[in-house]
Amino acid sequence: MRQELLLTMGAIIIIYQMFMLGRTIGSSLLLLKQEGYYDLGAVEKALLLFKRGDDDQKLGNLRKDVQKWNNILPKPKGWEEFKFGEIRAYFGCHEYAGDRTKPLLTLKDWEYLRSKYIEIVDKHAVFDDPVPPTDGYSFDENGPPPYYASHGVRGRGLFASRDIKKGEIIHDGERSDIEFSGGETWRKFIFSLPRNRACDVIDWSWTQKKSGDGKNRLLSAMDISILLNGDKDNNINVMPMSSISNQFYALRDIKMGEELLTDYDVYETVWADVGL
Ligand SMILES: C[S@@+](CC[C@H](N)C(=O)[O-])C[C@H]1O[C@@H](n2cnc3c(N)ncnc32)[C@H](O)[C@@H]1O
Repeated sequence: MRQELLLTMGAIIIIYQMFMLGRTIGSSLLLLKQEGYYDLGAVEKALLLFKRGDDDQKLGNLRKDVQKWNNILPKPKGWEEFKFGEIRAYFGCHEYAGDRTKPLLTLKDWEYLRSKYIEIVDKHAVFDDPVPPTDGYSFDENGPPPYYASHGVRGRGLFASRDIKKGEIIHDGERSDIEFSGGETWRKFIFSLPRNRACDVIDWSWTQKKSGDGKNRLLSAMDISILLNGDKDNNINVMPMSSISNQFYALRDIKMGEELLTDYDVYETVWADVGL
């Protein structure tokens, strides 16, 4: 009788422990999903799941760990008012920008960036282009634009995937650029990202008018088209049709494998116009 009672109690304890473990794993998995488990390896994820409990404080620790492992910096005091230069300095992007060995973004990286854009910037944004961001976007009926992303002397950049004729349109930002309603949303987005991605988007943002007398817009892109490097004079081989256009054409014949280079000064970047 006593033995049966002990067995029953043992079984109840085991079931209870399994229930608690299930809850812990469930809530931790949910939190990992919310926080973006992005860069975490399987071992880190497993460690996070099993080292933590399920009360608020422990979940708070889990959140900190995920942010640390994801390299998401804590928001500094007064971040809501930070200007462009202050944000760039806070993330230490100068050093990152100078690294010409930065890896190309994987499909998972682009998907993470896009999911954060939907979460923070525009809940109705849809990224359903059949062309993957690692190839660009649907440029025309043949698929992606005539370039691919790779590394060159300027670091990550775009290279002609075939011979291109002078005058050909090679990129249409109307099909791939994304817009931020203003500096406030952009700031929230940047501060939600891991450091490297934050520095990427800081480097990948610009302001531009879309009509002659229009206001300056805050733009970026979330596919390889954003890797177009800038240069000067004779090196420039692609240009926008005008300072208010997002369509780029070839200034001269370009050979397959040549890096595509534009003149960044075509668009006047005025961060103050967009609240930065
Ligand atoms: C739109 S991004 C171009 C893609 C960039 N190379 C990357 O890896 O993310 C603009 C940034 O690229 C870098 N860049 C652009 N043109 C460059 C050049 N000619 N030489 C070195 N870096 C360049 C600068 O850091 C610039 O802020």
